[in-house]
This record gives sequence, structure tokens and C-alpha cells, in this order.
Amino acid sequence: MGKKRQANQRADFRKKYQGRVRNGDMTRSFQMGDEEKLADALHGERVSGKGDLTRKRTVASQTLEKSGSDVAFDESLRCGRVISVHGLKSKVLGEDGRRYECAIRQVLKSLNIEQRNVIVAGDRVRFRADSPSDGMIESIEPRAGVISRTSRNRQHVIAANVDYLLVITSAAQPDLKPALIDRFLLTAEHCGVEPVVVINKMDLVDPVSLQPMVGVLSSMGYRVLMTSAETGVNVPYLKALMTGKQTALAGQSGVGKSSLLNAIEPGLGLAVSEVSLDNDKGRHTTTATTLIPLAVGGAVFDTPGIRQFQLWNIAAGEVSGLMPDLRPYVSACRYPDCLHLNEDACAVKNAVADARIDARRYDSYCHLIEELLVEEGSSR
Ligand SMILES: Nc1nc2c(ncn2[C@@H]2O[C@H](COP(=O)(O)OP(=O)(O)OP(=O)(O)O)[C@@H](O)[C@H]2O)c(=O)[nH]1
Ligand SMILES: [Zn+2]
Repeated sequence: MGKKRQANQRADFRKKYQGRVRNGDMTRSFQMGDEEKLADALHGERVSGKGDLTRKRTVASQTLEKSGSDVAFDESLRCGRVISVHGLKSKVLGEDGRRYECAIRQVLKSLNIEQRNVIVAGDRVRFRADSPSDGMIESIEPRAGVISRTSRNRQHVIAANVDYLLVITSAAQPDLKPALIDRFLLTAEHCGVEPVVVINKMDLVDPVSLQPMVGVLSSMGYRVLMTSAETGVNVPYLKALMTGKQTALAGQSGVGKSSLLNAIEPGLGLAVSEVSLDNDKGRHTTTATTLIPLAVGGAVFDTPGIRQFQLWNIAAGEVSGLMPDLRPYVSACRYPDCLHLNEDACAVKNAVADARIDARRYDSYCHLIEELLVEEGSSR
């Protein structure tokens, strides 16, 4: 870089970032002489004063890194969350409570060609409002708790920033299916999303009858909540759990998902099932997931895909590592690739034999493995 250009660039930076960096750091950054280092000085520990800057840090460094732009410093940028995606447009719920129909800035699109998941429901974004109803997404915050599935070796993100996966079951009508709970728990572990097991319709059974299973789940560290949408038992607890969080629901038909949602907020269950119906008819083909905001803050994801989601992208060899009760024993097996089925000197089977692992959970494990091995065999 020519000396003159470098000097001009310094002058530009000085003008742009004046007052945001302590003088010493400013000088050091310029000596280092590149924009990334300046960004580092601006957004790292050395940032001076102004509280808001810290919050901007991730976005700013992400944007600078990706596009070399200074959009993060533009005060007109707003925070929002994506509630649905329709082709190239996304509906964004702004912090002002308004919904904006947003396009996506070209540079963000080109960065994500490979992944095809530029933006999904649940994403936290920075956008610029062009009018009270339209805008442009300028940057996307890093995602946490992503539910995704892989098809043809491509990862499809279905929901982003999922705080909880509610695994909803019923104590009766339909009967409780512990093996199905195990599957949902496994998928939640695989996605890195915290599951919460909800056993609904508790008005129909004696809670004592469920104690053994609930005990096993709780001892693994899973939260289990026994509810009744009918009598309202534990509904306030569920509501408190969901307040301010982004929650996804999984569970078979008829367990009371809509009834629970309605008990939490009138009309919510209806909103969720309407979306599902649209999807079933294939009308919203580009709208895989919708985020339905809660009046108390937070939101519920709805996608039929999540409701029925099963063992996506999980290999047989991974399963024991995703089960908190089996995991501690795995490394003590004689064979490093032990599937804990027929192998000898298997620490998992030994633990089942002397009841350190619940026999029912191990049974579930064996069924899952058999199923996955058949699938793996047929896809080879
Ligand atoms: N006794 C009892 N019945 C319930 C409870 N919760 C829901 N139900 C009933 O169970 C049936 C199914 O409830 P829904 O809320 O439609 O179940 P869902 O899981 O949303 O079902 P899908 O929409 O098919 O996925 C309805 O007849 C409800 O009235 C409960 O806590 N106790
Ligand atoms: Zn083993």
C-alpha cells in the first residue's frame, strides 16, 4: 500500500472512530495498519466507555470481517428477530413491536450460497427500516441452539436460537411412550438444544405410576414437568419457563400441544395449528418455520417438521455419547468402536446388568441402534 494512501486511510479512520478508542490504542492500531486490527481495538477489551458499544461488538466485528463495511456504527440500525422467511423476503419483528418485510443485503446472500440458510426463523438480525413496514437486513447475529437436518449432504437449518425443545407427551390417551421421549431427547442433545419433558393429561392418571420413569429422566439432569391443560396443573410453571424464550415443540398428535398453548395464551394453539395446516397443503412451501410471538415475551416455533422430528443425521456410533446415562461408561469398553450390543467386555452392558443404567433406557438404545444400522446399511 502506498504511503499516501495509508496516510489518507488513517485520516479517514480517525474521523470515523474519533472518541471511541483511547488515544494510545488508536495509535497502536494505526501502526498495525489494517482495518481488522482497528476493529479488534474497537470491539475488544480496550473499548472505552459507551455501554452500547459492547453489545454492538459481535455484529460489528462480524460485519466488518465479512463485508468491510461500517454499518454497525450506523445508529439507525435496529434489532429484530426473524419470524418467517418467504423466498427472498423475511418478516422481521422489530424491538418496537412492528413487523417489517425485509430484503437481505446482497453481500450476506453471497456469503451463504453454499449453505442456503442465509436467514431462518429465530435469527436475530440488525436491519435498517426504509419505511414503517419495509426494511433491509444488514447483519445476522451468531446462532445458538440450531435445529437442522441434512439432506443430500447439505445442512438445512430449520430454526435458530432455540432455547428449549419441549418434548410433549401425554400420560394417557394416547399412552405415554417412553421410547419416543428417548428419541426426542437424543435429537435435542444432537442439536445442542435443552429439552424439557412435558407429561400432559396428568388428570387422567395417578402420578405415582409415573415416578420410576420420571426419576430416571430427572437423575440424568432432564427437566420433567407434569401438566394438565384440563385442570391447569403446572401450566403457570410452563408459562414462566417459556416467557422470554424461543421454544420449539415436539410431540405426537393428540397429546395436547394446542391445548397447553391455549392455556398459556388464548388463541396461541390455534395460531400454531393454522400454520401447520398451511404447510400440510403445501401452500407455504418456502415458509418452513414460523415463529409465533408470545404476549409475555418470547416465542414459539412452529413447523410440522420439528413436531415429528426424529433421528436426523445421527450415526449409530454417536448414540451412546448422546445419552447422559450411557456416556460415562463408553470409554471403559474394550473396543473403541463398541456399539454395546453383542461385544464382550462392554462397560455399558455391565452397568445395565447391575442396574447402574436403567434397563428400559438400554432397551430403547438397542432399538435405536438396530434401526440406524438398517438405515445406514440401506443407504450404502
Ligand atoms: N383429560 C385431558 N385432556 C386433554 C388435556 N390436554 C388436551 N386434552 C384433550 O386431548 C385432545 C387433543 O388435544 P390437542 O391440544 O388438540 O392435541 P395436539 O397435541 O395439539 O394434537 P395435534 O394438533 O393433532 O398435534 C383434545 O380433545 C383435548 O381436549 C389434558 O390435560 N387432560
Ligand atoms: Zn460397549
